[in-house]
Amino acid sequence: MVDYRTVKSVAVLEVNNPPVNALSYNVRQGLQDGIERANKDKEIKSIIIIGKGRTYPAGADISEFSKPHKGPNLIEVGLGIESSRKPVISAIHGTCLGGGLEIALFSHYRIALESAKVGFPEVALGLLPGAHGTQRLPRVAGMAFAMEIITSGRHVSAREALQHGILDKLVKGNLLSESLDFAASLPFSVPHNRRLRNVPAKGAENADRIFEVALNKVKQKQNGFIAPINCLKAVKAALLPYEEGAKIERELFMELLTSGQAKAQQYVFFAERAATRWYVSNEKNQKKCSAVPVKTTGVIGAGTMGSGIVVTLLRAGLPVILVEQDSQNLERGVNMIKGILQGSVNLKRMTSQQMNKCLQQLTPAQSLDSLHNVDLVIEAVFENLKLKEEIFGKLDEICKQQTILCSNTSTLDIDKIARATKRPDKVIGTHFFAPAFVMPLLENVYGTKTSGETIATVMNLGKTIRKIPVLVKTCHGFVANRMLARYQTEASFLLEEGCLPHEYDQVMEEFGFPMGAFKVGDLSGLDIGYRIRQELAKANGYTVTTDTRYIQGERFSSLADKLYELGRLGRKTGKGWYKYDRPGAKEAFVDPDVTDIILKHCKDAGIIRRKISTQEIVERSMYSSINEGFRCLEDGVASKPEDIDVIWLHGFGFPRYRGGPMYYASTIGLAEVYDRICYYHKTFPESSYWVPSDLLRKLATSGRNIPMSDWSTAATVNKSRL
Ligand SMILES: CC/C=C\CC(=O)SCCNC(=O)CCNC(=O)[C@H](O)C(C)(C)COP(=O)(O)OP(=O)(O)OC[C@H]1O[C@@H](n2cnc3c(N)ncnc32)[C@H](O)[C@@H]1OP(=O)(O)O
Repeated sequence: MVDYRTVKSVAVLEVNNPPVNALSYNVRQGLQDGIERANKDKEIKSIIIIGKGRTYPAGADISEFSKPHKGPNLIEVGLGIESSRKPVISAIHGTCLGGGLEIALFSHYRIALESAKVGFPEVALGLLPGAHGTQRLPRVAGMAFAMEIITSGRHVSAREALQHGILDKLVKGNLLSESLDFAASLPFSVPHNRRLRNVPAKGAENADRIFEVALNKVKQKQNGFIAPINCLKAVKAALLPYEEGAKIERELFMELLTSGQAKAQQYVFFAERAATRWYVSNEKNQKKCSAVPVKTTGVIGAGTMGSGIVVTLLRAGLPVILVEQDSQNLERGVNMIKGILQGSVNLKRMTSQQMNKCLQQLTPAQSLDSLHNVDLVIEAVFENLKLKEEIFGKLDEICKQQTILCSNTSTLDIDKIARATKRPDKVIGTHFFAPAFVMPLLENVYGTKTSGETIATVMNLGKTIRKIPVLVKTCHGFVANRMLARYQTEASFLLEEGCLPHEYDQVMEEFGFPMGAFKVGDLSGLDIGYRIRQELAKANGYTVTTDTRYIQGERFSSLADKLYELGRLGRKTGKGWYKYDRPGAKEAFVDPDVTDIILKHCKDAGIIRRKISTQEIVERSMYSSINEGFRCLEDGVASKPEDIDVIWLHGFGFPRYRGGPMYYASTIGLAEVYDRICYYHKTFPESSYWVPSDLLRKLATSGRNIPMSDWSTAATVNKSRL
């Protein structure tokens, strides 16, 4: 894991632990042994630590955090490096992160390729840099920079790291030979100030103010997370004598390590990577199927969704033909695209040149015929099956044989859309989340006949356009909206039973969602839900009015429709579940008119309102969704719980520190979740979604704590084997 070799009077310790040279037990042991050996060897004058392959160590081995500790810890290894009598140089390329950067900061010198990046991403894992990183970074880069880097976890370019004193030298070309030359230029002994423990933290004079500013920022941007706060406290402790600061860092680190948040965030790290791996059958899976290249694209529909998708494709360097029949709508769409890109320029996320390059790749058009030669088309028109079938039928005629046809439908059956073509193997759902140029999730939806090649292509496209692609099977609403429907329905029933919109939203925001369901409703527009309900009614042969209380025997709340009919469409009309200063304003205010509407609605329906506890709000919102999540696993619509969690994290802003709804259920305990679902089923028999999922029942009553990795297989085995 660490290869030891000598080049003249230099010992080279090369870390060899692919893919990212994580600091696993064997690596730590190898580094410790290598430093000792080099110090004992009279011929050796200096030591270089370098990574083999793509990177310098990118941090501790995250998979070891949940296992019993083995071998020297990172601090012991680091202290061994620092106390080495012979100069130690870290030679950095790739991503020098977390424990990797700590090893570099224990080293006496740091030299890097210009393309390298450094950073402390521990905060994303619910941790802090616990091998003295919080004590050492402020000593080279100052309190303010250290606080910013450690709480944001951002990767810093080598050039910026050099400016802040984290690196001593940037080099081009061959890193090892440059490092050997650098080593040859050093004195034989280690100067006092090259051991960072001997150097005071920079910026001590303003530390209190820097801390307060950073704390306020963290509370605003990372509300609910414990790690960033402990990160700040640990950095502040760097003002104390080294040993005292390190002791405080240890205490704060241990507090995080054993917290539920860190475990959840580490689960998310692996879940996000697992979600990009897909398996449908022995023939259709990631290992066997290859993507076809996508060099040209088309988008149909220049509304908000279509325009957002266009921006996403353009930003990834893909040329796009945007088709919209109506010239005014087309012009509006193109202006929206320009506006979004200009916004990115204003926020310094891209340069004007990059924006112009994107716009050069955009071809507005009014006819589907212009799509005859593109590799992939994404349809993003109004959610209407007939319309989509018509478009796909035409595309099938117009587009070249190899073109992949994608629909951005959020609910409709992909098989039905595919049947409108003679190429069902090339039809797939690519469900973006609004706003499409911001939300990271891409829910890819395969139909019965979708080929493995088509799946591989859109999963690959997801990565190309910097989204997190998750694959699910077609059904009404797929995974995201099928589960969300439960969540939203329960929210509307809770309003009827006793909550007000702001009371509900406050509870769910305290749970960790960035916005409660009613604020989200106002943001998306109440007309969207209204139209979906009307379409569903039409498709299923019933009618919905503001007096409807039951649909086909199921409880229904018409409150949202009442607001719609009053012209309260949300933010865009300045009135929805809340009121706003003006149409389009963001700040929501409680509206007594809405309270009156709700109270009248309840009175007319003979509903006696009651006080609803926080626990009930959270349970009914989350457990109804979780029950549906287990049904998705049971039906094979979702292939693993991680996929569901990633969908909620990146599609709906589920709090990362709770892992996702399925992980959250595992932390509560499936037996407890199942019991409560049974209770709500008994209490609300007129909502059939409270019938407990068979899979959940099996798992919860098995008498064993079945790990999440076995939940999907449990869906197909009988209870006696659980
Ligand atoms: C006392 C405590 C001391 C220290 C604390 C720490 O050091 S915590 C760890 C800090 N480091 C990180 O958080 C880095 C995590 N990794 C990344 O951000 C990315 O992997 C990286 C290095 C930027 C590379 O990204 P890329 O997109 O190229 O690869 P990918 O993320 O798909 O990773 C490839 C496979 O490597 C696995 N992996 C990555 N980092 C680690 C790690 N630190 N520990 C264990 N495993 C790691 C990752 O899961 C991928 O595996 P695969 O099986 O292929 O999905």
